[in-house]
Amino acid sequence: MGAASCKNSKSPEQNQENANKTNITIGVFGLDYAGKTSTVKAIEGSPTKHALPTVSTNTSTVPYPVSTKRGEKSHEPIQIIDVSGQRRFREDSWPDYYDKIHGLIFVLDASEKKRITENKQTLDDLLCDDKLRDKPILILANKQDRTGAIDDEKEIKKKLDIDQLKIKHKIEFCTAIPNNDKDDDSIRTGFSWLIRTIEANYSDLNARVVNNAKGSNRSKPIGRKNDRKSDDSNSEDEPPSPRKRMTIPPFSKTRTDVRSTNDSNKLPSINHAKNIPKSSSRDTHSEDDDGDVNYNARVRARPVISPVDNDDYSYNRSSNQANTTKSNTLAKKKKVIGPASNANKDTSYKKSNDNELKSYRAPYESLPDDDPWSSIKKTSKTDDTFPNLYSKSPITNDATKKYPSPLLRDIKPKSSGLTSKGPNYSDNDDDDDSSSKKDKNKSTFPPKTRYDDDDDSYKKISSSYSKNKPLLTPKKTTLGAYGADDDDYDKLNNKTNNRPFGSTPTKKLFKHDEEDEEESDPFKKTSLKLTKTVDSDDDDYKKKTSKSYLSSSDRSNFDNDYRRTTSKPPLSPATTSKRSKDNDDDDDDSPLPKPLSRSRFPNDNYVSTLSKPTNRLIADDDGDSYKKPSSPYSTNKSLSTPKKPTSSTYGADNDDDHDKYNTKTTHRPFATTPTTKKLGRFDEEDEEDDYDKKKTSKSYLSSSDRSNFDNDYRRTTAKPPLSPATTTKRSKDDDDDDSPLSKSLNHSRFNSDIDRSLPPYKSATTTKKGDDDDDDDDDDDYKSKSKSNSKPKVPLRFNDNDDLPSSSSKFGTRPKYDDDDDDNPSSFSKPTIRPKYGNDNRSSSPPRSTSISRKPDDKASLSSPKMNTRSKFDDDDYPSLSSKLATQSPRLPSRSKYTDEDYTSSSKKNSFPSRDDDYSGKGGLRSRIGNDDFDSTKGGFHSARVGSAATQRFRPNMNDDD
Ligand SMILES: Nc1nc2c(ncn2[C@@H]2O[C@H](COP(=O)(O)OP(=O)(O)OP(=O)(O)O)[C@@H](O)[C@H]2O)c(=O)[nH]1
Ligand SMILES: [Mg+2]
Repeated sequence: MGAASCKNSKSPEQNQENANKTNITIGVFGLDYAGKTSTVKAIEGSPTKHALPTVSTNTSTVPYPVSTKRGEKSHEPIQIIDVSGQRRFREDSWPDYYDKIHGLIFVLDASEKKRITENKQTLDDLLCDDKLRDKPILILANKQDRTGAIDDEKEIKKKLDIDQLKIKHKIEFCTAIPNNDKDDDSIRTGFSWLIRTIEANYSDLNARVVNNAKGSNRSKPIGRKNDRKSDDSNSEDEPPSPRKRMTIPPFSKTRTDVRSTNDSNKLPSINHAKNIPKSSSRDTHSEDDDGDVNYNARVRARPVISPVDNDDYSYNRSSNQANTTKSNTLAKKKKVIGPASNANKDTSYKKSNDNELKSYRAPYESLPDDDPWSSIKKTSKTDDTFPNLYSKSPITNDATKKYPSPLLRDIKPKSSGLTSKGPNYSDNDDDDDSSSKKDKNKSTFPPKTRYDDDDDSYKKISSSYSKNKPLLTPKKTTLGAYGADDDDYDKLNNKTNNRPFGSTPTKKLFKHDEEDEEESDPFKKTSLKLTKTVDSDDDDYKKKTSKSYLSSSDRSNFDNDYRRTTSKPPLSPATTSKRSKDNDDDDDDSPLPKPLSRSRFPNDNYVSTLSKPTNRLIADDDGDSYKKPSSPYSTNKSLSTPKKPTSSTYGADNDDDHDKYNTKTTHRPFATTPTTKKLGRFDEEDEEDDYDKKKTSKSYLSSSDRSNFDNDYRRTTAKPPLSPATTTKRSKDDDDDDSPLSKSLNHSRFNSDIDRSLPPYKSATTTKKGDDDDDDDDDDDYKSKSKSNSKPKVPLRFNDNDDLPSSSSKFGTRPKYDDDDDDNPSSFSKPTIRPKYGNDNRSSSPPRSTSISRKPDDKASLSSPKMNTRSKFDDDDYPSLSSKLATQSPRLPSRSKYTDEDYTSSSKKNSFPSRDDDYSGKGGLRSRIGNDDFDSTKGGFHSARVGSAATQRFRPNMNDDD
């Protein structure tokens, strides 16, 4: 902050004022998922388990108690820049902060040994950067609550290759998230050490910061191999060479200055220079010397600031501006939906700039003159400046709240000591403190998987947030995100699943975001519903859906501010499901399932790094995923009703259909649910259509439902009203793979769909078709559509006519097929399934008609019924078609559907013969299609045409065939 403020200040007065202040800026670095944000929260006095992945950076300010030389008490605002640990940010964004910070914190996940090398490399890059040279660094080996976490200082040093590190540093072993079983002072201890160390060298450090602020040089990006430089001070004098590569705008004053300014206003300014000499802090530093006495001496003897380092780097603001533009451009390029750049800017900025102290933040009491640090404890109570902080704390109930601010804890002489006081380095002040922290056993967090979160605490927090609505403020938002997220998620998932996104935001959406709430609510319900309804078998599905859904929404709504701008509809579950998959690009390194959390961020990185405070990226994928789901909704109008989403969800899934197709085996999570809902809805739609609802049976509705809903978004288009036959049973049938007939009918309906979606099949079909095959699916579809519309009545007929001789009598056989159709007199009932498979299309192929004619033999019983069917469908589906069509249409459906085994009985038999004789070519089709029904159909058809008056009455056009 100091840097930023200085940079911005133009008037001498301001400069003077700033000069009198001790504005310290700390950068928090580390790999993604290391716990940086969690650590910052802990420092702020509001630890949380639900930190969300950071996009770009989060900037917060913590009041730190200081005492001036005069004995004045004051709170010094310490700005903490929490950056995203994702690789992209490491490479592109981190360097922008190097010259703005007085010291840094490096957080690593000590439990994730697989990334230790990556940590080492990253740390190495930091330590080697000129801009960070000699800046004190606090290394936090986080996640000590997890089993397997490295808790030995020597080990960690060895692995990080910092045994010989001469830069002033301190290693602390900590648990950043709330730990019910024990208090972890290590973060406070470490932070306190860091601040004191900075203070001890403030003049030099700040000079560097200020000077660097004048001309922004770009450091080598993290992640690109830098040769570790020796600590040799000589290098200081060499100005870093500016890099030409694109940079993300360094954190601009707009973002930070305001805050700092405000903070400084609120907090009494301190003439830090006066404080520096303070023995106490010095003493503290001296402790550090354990390992590196010489180093300290050297540092003191030699100004940290390099004279050359100063200004004039002609690389600068103009370039910064250009960079800014670029970053915006990048943001636009990203798949981010909506005006990412602007949104980013505005929202993120807004949040990040929240100058006001958060209610949850604990105030720091000014310290006694003699020992400000230790005194904190005494004065820890609210300061006038922050009267309400405690009362407002959203996390009041949390055990962690006991310590409103980390610093307060710090007071405890030498708090616990996870900190490693390394021989070399470790500090000093805290040495006393070292209390063994590591009772991992006690830890609340059993060695969960990476993603596991404890929900309990979470809930508390979230709830508190929601009530307090801290989110309104920028920081709040962040917190809110943390807190809120998981709650919903957990509920949905019953806490069972691993939560890659751990921090998942779910709740926020609903609770915090009012805007989103409206949208999300219905979905929320839906999602919940889904989870419940879905078959247990589909656990995966549930997980994906629920999680993804929530997370995505969360992200969209909260984290990604800019994204939110877009009218992104609440994500459909289907969409969300992908989320998990998407993991980010960045995390290649991460051993774990990238879960996720990271995965989200990939794209976002470019989007405004700076602007956004917290962003959780929604992975690009998300955007994509959204699309799919959205379409279905739009078309289906599912959105209007809560359920819709659900149905849409189902529909969206291709798998769904597939499931149906394969039904027999798999559990069909969707089977039940969708149907019902759909029906209802469907009815309404149908009403609009010409169909006579009254007459239409339930089945009809259901079928339609499917066509509209189940069938993926593809069908987005207003699917022509399903042919009655088809529709009839659909609802019931979905599962009924067995019933041959009904299915066949269904085809007619779906053919159109299929054709669209599945071109390949078409070709095959068409090819096979003989002369007769006019039926190209395309045609059929077209026809069918037209028909469906034009001839709505047909279904009615059948419905009414269940008694029809042909169907009833003949269908004696049917019963077999019609499992579901009991209600439906005719086999027609089963409608649906085929459409997707495209196989159906073929069925429509006309050739059969021919075959039929040839083989009237086919079992009369079967044939007749089929005939009926056909007649029905022919008329309905293919009204326009000539006799050919009439014959053909019926068959197709049946085949595609029946392809399988189930109805081996009559249909198959019939089919085989027919193949040999007539349809050799077609037989191929059949075989593919697997529909034996075909033959029978023909026969049936034929006979029907020929003999059954009843049939004909349904099929006026049949004559042509003859
Ligand atoms: N068990 C355990 N989990 C932790 C600890 N610290 C953080 N976490 C969890 O680790 C995950 C990542 O934490 P964050 O604070 O978001 O990590 P980060 O370093 O900020 O990650 P990025 O912002 O993506 O760079 C979250 O789910 C935290 O709840 C810890 O000490 N113990
Ligand atoms: Mg973070």
